[in-house]
Amino acid sequence: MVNAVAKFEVDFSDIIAALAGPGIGVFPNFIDSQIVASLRHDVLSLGEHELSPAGIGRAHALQTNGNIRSDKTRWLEGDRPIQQYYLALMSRLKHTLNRELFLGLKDYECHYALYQTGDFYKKHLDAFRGRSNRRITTVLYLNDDWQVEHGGELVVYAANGTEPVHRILPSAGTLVCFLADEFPHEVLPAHRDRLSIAGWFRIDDPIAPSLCL
Ligand SMILES: O=C(O)CCC(=O)C(=O)O
Ligand SMILES: [Fe+2]
Repeated sequence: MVNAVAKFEVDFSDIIAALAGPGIGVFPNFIDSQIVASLRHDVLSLGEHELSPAGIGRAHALQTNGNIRSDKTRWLEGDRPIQQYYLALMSRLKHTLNRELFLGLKDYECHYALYQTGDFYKKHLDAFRGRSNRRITTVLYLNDDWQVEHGGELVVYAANGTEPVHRILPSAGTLVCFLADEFPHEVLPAHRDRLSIAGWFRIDDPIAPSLCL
C-alpha cells in the first residue's frame, strides 16, 4: 500500500509562505488519509515497552519530568516502509526549505507521541535562540474524528505574549509547522488517546556542537 501511494505529491508552497511570513502555519489534510492510516497503524502496533516517557531538555542531560509533560514517545528510525516514507517526505521538505528560504537545515528528527487520557505538555518553547540546533518544529496528527470535547488541543501563543494565536485540534492529516524558538505552545489534556509525530529540522552548527535540544 505504501508503494502505491508513495507517488502522492505534496505541495510545500503554503509551508514556505507561512514560515517566511508569520512563522507558523496549520495545514489540514496535508497528507493523504491512507498514509496517515498507515502511520497510525504503525504506532499502534508498538508494544508498551517500545514507548518511553518523553524527555525534557538537551540530549546529553535528558530528564523526564511528569510535571511538564506526560506523553510517551518513540523516535522514528525508518524501521518500517511507512516510517521511511515519512522521513523521505520530510527530507524533501528540508531541501525545499533550504532552497527557498536559505535555512541551512542539516537534519530532521521526529518521534511518535502518544498522549493517553489526561496527558498534557505544559507551555514551552522547543528551542532557545542561540542555544539550540532546532530551527523548525513540525507536528503531524494521526487521530480520526477528533472533536472539540476530546480536548488535547495544541494552543500556540504569540512570540512575546500570553495571547493564544492558534488552537489546533489534533485531527488526522493536519500538519502544524512553526519556527521552534518563536512560539510558546502547550498541549491541553486529552480525553482520549491522542497520536502525533512531532519533529524538528536542525542546523547541526559545528560552532555549537554540544547544543543538542
Ligand atoms: O503534539 C503537539 O501538538 C505538540 C507537541 C510538542 O509541543 C512537543 O513535542 O514539543
Ligand atoms: Fe513543543
